[in-house]
Amino acid sequence: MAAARHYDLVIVGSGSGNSLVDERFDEWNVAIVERGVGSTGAYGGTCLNVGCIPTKMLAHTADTARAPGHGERLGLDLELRGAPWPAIRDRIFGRIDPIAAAGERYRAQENPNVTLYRGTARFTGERELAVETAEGTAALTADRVVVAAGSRPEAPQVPGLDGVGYHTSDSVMRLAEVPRRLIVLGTGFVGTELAHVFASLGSQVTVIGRSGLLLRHQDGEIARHFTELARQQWDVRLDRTVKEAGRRDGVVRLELDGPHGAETVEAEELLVATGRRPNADLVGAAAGGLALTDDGRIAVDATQAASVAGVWALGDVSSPYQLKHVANHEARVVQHNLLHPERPVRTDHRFVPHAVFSSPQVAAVGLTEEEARERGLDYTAAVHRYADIAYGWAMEDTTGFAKVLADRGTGRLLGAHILGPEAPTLIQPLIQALHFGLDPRAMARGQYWIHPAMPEVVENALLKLDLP
Ligand SMILES: Cc1cc2nc3c(=O)[nH]c(=O)nc-3n(C[C@H](O)[C@H](O)[C@H](O)COP(=O)(O)OP(=O)(O)OC[C@H]3O[C@@H](n4cnc5c(N)ncnc54)[C@H](O)[C@@H]3O)c2cc1C
Ligand SMILES: NC(=O)c1ccc[n+]([C@@H]2O[C@H](COP(=O)([O-])OP(=O)(O)OC[C@H]3O[C@@H](n4cnc5c(N)ncnc54)[C@H](O)[C@@H]3O)[C@@H](O)[C@H]2O)c1
Repeated sequence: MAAARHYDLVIVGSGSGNSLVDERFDEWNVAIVERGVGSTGAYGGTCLNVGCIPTKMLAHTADTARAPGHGERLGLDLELRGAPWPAIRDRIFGRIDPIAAAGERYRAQENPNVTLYRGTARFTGERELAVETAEGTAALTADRVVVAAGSRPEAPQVPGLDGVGYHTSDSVMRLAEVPRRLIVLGTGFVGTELAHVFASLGSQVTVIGRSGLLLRHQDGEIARHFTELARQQWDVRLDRTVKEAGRRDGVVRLELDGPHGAETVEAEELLVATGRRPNADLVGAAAGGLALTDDGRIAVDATQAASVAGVWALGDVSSPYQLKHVANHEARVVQHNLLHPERPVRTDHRFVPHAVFSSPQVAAVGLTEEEARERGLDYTAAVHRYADIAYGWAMEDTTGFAKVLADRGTGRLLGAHILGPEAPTLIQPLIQALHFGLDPRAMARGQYWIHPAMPEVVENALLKLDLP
């Protein structure tokens, strides 16, 4: 290995880590290390290449493919005449791949103060790294290191699983064709979003879960309604344990055990969506002297500083949230703290919202009713259905609702949960209310709500809160 090259700053990971370096770092000597994500080894991290962006481009396509099914209740006679997968896939990656390539080119060729290493970085000591590249191993030392190494899909230990050629979110969106049948193992964000995508574009989808509910970490009322609606679209098998996996004659078989005893499910393809593991191990965090949390993340304080001076971590490698808006927020905190170490700022994780772009859509912020109860809070909850607002009549929606929770003592909102069309958009005023401490009564009555628009479902839920 050649002598170590020294940098002012080394960044491991080009997802949210890529956004750190702007013109304020022009005088810094910076290295960015990226090993590549997905089957193309792309630059730019998970969200752009194999995460948020392609899944949402697919989810919107899937929503549109399902529109004819909704037409009947509006008196329309619609038909989906085709969903040519190669064209859909290539439209999406035809847009994403050039963005990733341009991002890489920009860092590699247009930033004179930045050196891009394409390879896997591993700590060899405090602020010391070895990078395995195609050209050999490079040794780097730095005054400061930012670990923004993300997470990767993790599959369960099931006999035979490794031999079946299963997919994860890293590969399934680039399949050559939509499989006739698809098994989705896992009932969280990835499983429910991609079940919606493939079911809407022509696959017969079987979803398998360990527990009794899909999206079981959501508010109980949301998870129960979502599960009921999912059963109308997919073959949903819950409370199941996968005993064994195999592939014969091009067909994947999973042997399950569940409430009805042993059963076998079959499909041409299997998507494993059972969670993501932080890449702290891959980056050799322990060799770098970095303390880890019990669940394997790099431990950081409220300023995103890790346990070794001069090392910061952000995003999925250190965050319990595994969400892009959280990674981006943490990146802005790290960026400030690199530039202004004398007056560090802290990350705000008080009200982290999330949304699931499945069928139906789900969005939430703050406490679930179960969490409010567990904390012994004196709370009040109110639900308003889309069916009971004018725009809900326009859509003939029969299943969507907004639920809000507030503390009776303080009058403050505790949480909000929406299931139904445009839930990720409708939740935004409630995120704002939580962040800025808006009184729900003032929020409901102190402003205009456009009539007859969908946010009236939020207005009416707020008005129903039983507050003094
Ligand atoms: C299918 C899917 C859909 C998603 N949808 C959403 C969504 O709708 N909304 C949302 O908020 N979040 C979503 N997420 C989560 C979101 O993508 C992540 O939270 C976010 O991308 C994390 O950003 P990051 O910068 O921490 O990590 P990443 O973007 O993963 O970046 C880490 C980078 O580090 C590189 N790397 C790792 N180890 C090393 C190493 N040792 N050496 C060199 N390079 C290394 C990786 O190759 C990667 O490019 C989704 C995730 C998935 C999988
Ligand atoms: N819209 C979004 O914001 C979005 C979309 C996709 C992913 N993400 C992020 O990516 C993360 C990873 O997504 P994910 O769906 O892989 O994880 P997840 O944690 O949401 O869901 C994993 C599911 O797999 C199940 N599971 C775990 N081990 C299992 C086993 N051995 N057998 C059967 N089931 C098992 C879990 O019970 C859970 O239902 C999410 O936590 C989320 O933060 C976000």
